Amino acid sequence: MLSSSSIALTRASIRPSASSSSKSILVPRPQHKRGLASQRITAEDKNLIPIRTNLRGSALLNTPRGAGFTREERQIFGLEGFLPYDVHSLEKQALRAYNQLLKQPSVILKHAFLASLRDQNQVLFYKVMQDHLKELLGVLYTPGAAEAVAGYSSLFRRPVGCYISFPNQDAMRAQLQAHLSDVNRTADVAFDENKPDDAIDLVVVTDAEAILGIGDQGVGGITISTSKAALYTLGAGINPNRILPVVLDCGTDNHALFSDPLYMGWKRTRIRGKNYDEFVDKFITNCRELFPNAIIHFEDFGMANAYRLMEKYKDIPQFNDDIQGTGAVALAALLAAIKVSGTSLADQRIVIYGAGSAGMGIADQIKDGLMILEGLSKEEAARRFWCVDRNGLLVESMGNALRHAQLPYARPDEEVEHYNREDPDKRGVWLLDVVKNVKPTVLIGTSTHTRAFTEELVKEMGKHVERPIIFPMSNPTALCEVDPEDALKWTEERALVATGSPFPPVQLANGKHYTVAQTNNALIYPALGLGAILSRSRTISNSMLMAGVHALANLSPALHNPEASLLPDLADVRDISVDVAAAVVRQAVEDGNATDQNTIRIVQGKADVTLEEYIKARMWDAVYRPLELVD
Ligand SMILES: NC(=O)c1ccc[n+]([C@@H]2O[C@H](COP(=O)([O-])OP(=O)(O)OC[C@H]3O[C@@H](n4cnc5c(N)ncnc54)[C@H](O)[C@@H]3O)[C@@H](O)[C@H]2O)c1
Ligand SMILES: O=C(O)C[C@H](O)C(=O)O
Ligand SMILES: [Mn+2]
Repeated sequence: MLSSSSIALTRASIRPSASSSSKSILVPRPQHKRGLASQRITAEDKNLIPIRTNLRGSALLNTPRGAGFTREERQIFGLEGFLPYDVHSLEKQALRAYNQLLKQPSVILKHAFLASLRDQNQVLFYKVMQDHLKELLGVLYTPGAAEAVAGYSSLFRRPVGCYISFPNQDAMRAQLQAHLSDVNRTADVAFDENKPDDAIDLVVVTDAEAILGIGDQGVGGITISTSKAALYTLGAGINPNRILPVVLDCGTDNHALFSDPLYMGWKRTRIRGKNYDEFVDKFITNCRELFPNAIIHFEDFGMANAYRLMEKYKDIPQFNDDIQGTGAVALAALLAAIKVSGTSLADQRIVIYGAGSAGMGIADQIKDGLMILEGLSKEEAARRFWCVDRNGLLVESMGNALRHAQLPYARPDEEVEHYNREDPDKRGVWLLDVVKNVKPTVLIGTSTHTRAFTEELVKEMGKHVERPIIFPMSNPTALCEVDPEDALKWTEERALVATGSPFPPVQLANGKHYTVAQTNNALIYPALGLGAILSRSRTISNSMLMAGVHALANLSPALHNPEASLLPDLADVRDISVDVAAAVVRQAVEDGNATDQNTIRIVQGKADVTLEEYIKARMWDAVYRPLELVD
C-alpha cells in the first residue's frame, strides 16, 4: 500500500521500462507533484515508478531479485560477478520456485519453504503465491498456518515481524521505533517520497491467547500475524513493506510450550488484569504516536480481552477480525443463502454452537442485519438466536457465568422448561435438544468441537426445514463441525453449506459438483483494511462493515445460480477486494469518517477517475519495478 496523500506522479513523469537502456536507470528522479493530479496515475503506470536505492554490489542482493536483475542493472549496480550470466524473467523464476516447492513432502515443509522464499525475495514470493493462490492459500494461511504456529519454536529459522515482550516493555517505544527505521530503510515503501511518519499503514497484532481453534500458542502467534499480513498483500494489494505484524508476548498458559526447552517466548504464565491492560495500552499509544496513519487489526486474542479491547479502542481506526471480520463474512454468506432458499432474514431461527469471539461476533453482525434490513428492534433481533456453549444453551439463570457479549442472547429459563430433553437430568440443554425444540433454519459452528454436527443432529435439522443452512466455521480443517460431504448426504443434498477452512467440491448424485464456499474472514478483512487505509478513516464503523457485507454478498455466485457457491472464491480475493474496499470507502465518506481529501473528492465525483480505478492504481503488485541509483 502506498500513502494516498503522497502519490504525486502523473503519467507524463513516468519513464519507460528500465530495460530499454542503461541510461534510463540513471535519468534524474521524476518530478514530484502533489495534489489531485496524482489521481490520474493508472494501475499499469504504478509499476514503472522506480525504486530508489543507494545500495551497491552484494548489499543490493538484499533488495533481491536474484537472476531477475536486468543486464543494465547488473552493470550499474556492480552485480555481474555475483550472479550467474543468464537473466531470468520473474515468470521463469516463479516457475523454478514453484517446482522446488512441489518437492517439499508435507504442508509444514511447504509452509517453511514459502517463509524462506518470502525472506529471500519478497516479489518472487508474492508472484508464486498469486500464480497458485488457490493451492497455496491452504499452505500459507488456514489450515497450514496452524501447524506452523504450533511448531514455531522447533521450526524457527529467522525472526520475522515485531516481538513486543512484557519483560522488555520499558523499551517498547525504542523497539517500535527501530521497526519504523527499518521500514524507512526499505527501498520499496512508497511510490514517491518516503515520509518517516507515513511509512506504516497497518499493524496486525495478536497476543496469541486463542490462535484459530488451537488455543494459546505464546510467541508462535507471530506466524498468524505474518500470515494475515500476507493475505492483506495478496488479497488487497497492501504494500507488504508497510505492514507491521506483531506478537505481544504476554507469557503463555500452554504447559506444553512451557516445558519445551526450545520454546522461544517468555516462559511465564500469562499476565492478566492491570498489568495486561497497561501493557496493551502502552502498545496502542505508541503505535498511534509513531504510526499515526496506521490502522490496527486485532487477531486471535482470548474472548474476554478481545471484546474489552474492541470497546476500549472504538474511537481509533481498529477492528477485531475474529469478531467483526468473521461476523461480516458469515452475514454475507447468510444473505446469499436466504436468497437461494427463498426466505427472508427475519424468518430465520439461528443456532450458534460455540459462543466465543467468532460466535458472538456472528450473532452481533446478523443482529445488526436484522435491525437494519428488517427493521427489528434490538430485542426482537436477539430473540432469533439460540447460542450453545460448553455448558449448553445460554439461559438467563446462568447469571454471572455468562460473558458480557453473550448476555443479549440468553434465553428465558421458562422457555426451556418445556423442552423435550434427551437427558432431563443433565443440568444444561444440549445442542441436539436445542435443534429438536427450536427447529433451526440456520446452524453455525464456531466451537472448535470436531464433528459436533452428527448425523442424528443434521438429519433432525433437515426434518423441519427445506433448505437447512449449515456453516461449520471452525478452523483448522480438523476442527470443522461437519464435513460438507456428510452434511449434504444427510440432508438429501438440500443443505446450503459453507465452511471456515477450504474443502474440495462435493460430487452430487446428479454428477454435478457442489462448491463449498469458504466462509473465512480472509474474504473481507483485507478489503476492509484497504478501504479504511485509503480513506484514512477516523474509525472503522459498523456501517463501514455493513457496506462491506453488502458488497461481498452481491458478488455471491449463488445469486445467479442457486446451485453455485454461496460466496465468491477466495482465489479471486483481489478482484473481490476492489468492490468491497470501494463500498467501505464510500461509507467512510458518507459517515464523515474519511479524512483523505483525494478519496473524498473521488467519491463526491469531483475527480476524473472512478473510485475503483483509483483503488486498483494503489494496489501493490508482485513485479520488479525499475531500480534508480541515488547517492
Ligand atoms: N471462519 C472464520 O473466518 C473464523 C473466524 C474466526 C474464528 N474461527 C474459528 O472459530 C473457532 C472459535 O474461535 P473463537 O475465536 O471464537 O474462539 P473462542 O475461544 O473465543 O470461542 C470458542 C467457544 O467455543 C466454546 N467451546 C469449546 N468447546 C466446546 C464444546 N465442546 N462444546 C460447546 N462449546 C465449546 C468455548 O467455550 C468458547 O466459548 C475456531 O476454530 C476458529 O478457528 C473461524
Ligand atoms: O485465520 C483464519 O483462518 C480465520 C480466523 O481468523 C480464525 O481464527 O480461524
Ligand atoms: Mn483468527
